[in-house]
Amino acid sequence: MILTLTPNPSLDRALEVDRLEVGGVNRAEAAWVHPGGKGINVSRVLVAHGVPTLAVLPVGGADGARLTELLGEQGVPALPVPVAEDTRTNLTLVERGGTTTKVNAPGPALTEDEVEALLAAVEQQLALQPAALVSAGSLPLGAPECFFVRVAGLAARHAVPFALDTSGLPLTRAVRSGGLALVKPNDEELAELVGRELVTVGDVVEAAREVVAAGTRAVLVSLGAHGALLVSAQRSWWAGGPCLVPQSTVGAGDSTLAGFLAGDGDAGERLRRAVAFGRAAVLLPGTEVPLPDQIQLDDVRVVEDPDPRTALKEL
Ligand SMILES: Nc1ncnc2c1ncn2[C@@H]1O[C@H](COP(=O)(O)OP(=O)(O)OP(=O)(O)O)[C@@H](O)[C@H]1O
Ligand SMILES: O=P(O)(O)OC[C@@]1(O)O[C@H](CO)[C@@H](O)[C@@H]1O
Repeated sequence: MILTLTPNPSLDRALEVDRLEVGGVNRAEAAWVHPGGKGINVSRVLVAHGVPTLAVLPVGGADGARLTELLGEQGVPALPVPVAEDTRTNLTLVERGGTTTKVNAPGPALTEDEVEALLAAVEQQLALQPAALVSAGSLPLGAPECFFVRVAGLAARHAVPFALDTSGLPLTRAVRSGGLALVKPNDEELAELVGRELVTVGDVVEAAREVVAAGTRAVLVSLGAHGALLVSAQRSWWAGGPCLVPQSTVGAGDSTLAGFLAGDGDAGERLRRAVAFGRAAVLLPGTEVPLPDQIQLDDVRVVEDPDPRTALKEL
C-alpha cells in the first residue's frame, strides 16, 4: 500500500472559456470539479492502476466535505483529519486554444493542534508498514516550514521510504535535513533549490547530486516536454518521447510520480513508466488521471548516463 499525505488539498474547479479576457466578465462554457492536491492526485492515479493506496488529508467546512465525497465517488480510500477552517478551492481557467491559467488559494490556517493531529494520523498509518509514503504539494498556513522534515522523521522511525514533491523553503528544509528516498522537483524547482540556472543535462545531474549528497537516495527531475531525468549517487538516466500536443499539463507531475511508484523494475524501467504516465496525463483534460490502456510505454526511450553537454531544450 502506498500512503499519501496532502497537507493542503483542494477542490479543483475548472472553467472553460473561449478566450480569457483579463479585466472583463468572462462566461464559461463548461465547468468541472475534481478532488485536488498533489498527493491526492498521486492516490487517484494509483487507484486507476490497481495499486492499493490511502490518502491522508486535512478537511474543513462544506468544501472539505465535498472533497471527501468526491474521493469516495472515485473510489479513493481516504483518511480525512478534521480541521476548523474551510478546505481551499483552486481555480483553473482553460481557454479553447489550450492555454491554462491556474489560481491556487493559500488554504486554511491550521492550528498547532491540527498540524499535530495530521502528523499523528500519518504516524498511525506508518506503523502499519505501507510500501512507501508520498507527501506532495504546498503547505497550508499554520504548518511550519519544517513540516516535511518532521514527516521524514516519522517515515524514518518506521523504516518507510519517503518520496517528496514540494517546492520553495519547505523543500529546501527537507532536502537539507536528509533521510528521503526520492525527491521529485521539476527543473525550475531544482534550480531554485540550488540557486543557479540549469541549462544542460550536466547542470541538472550536478544539482541533483548535491541533493543526493545531502541525504536523498534519488532525484526524479521532470522536464516538462523534455521528459525526465533520474539521478542517483553513481548513475543517471533520461527518458522522453516524441512531441505531443498537450490538453492540460496540470497534474502531469503527480502522474509522473505515481507512475514511478506504481510497480517494480530497475531504475530505467521505472523512469520509463513515470514518463509514460506523465505523457498520458497531459493528453487528458484538467487533472483527469490516465488509465492503464492510455499508457504508451513503447513511445518512451530511456538513455543511461545521457551526455552531460546536451541542452535540456534539445532533449
Ligand atoms: N508538453 C509536454 N509534452 C510532453 N510531455 C509532457 C509535457 N508536459 C509534461 N509532460 C510530461 O509530464 C511530466 C511532468 O511534467 P512537468 O515537468 O511539467 O511536471 P510538474 O512541473 O511537476 O507539473 P505539475 O506541478 O503541474 O504537476 C514530464 O516529465 C513529461 O513526461
Ligand atoms: O498549491 P499546490 O499545493 O502547490 O498545488 C495544488 C495543485 O495545483 O496541484 C495539483 C496539480 O499538480 C492540483 O490538483 C492542485 O490544484
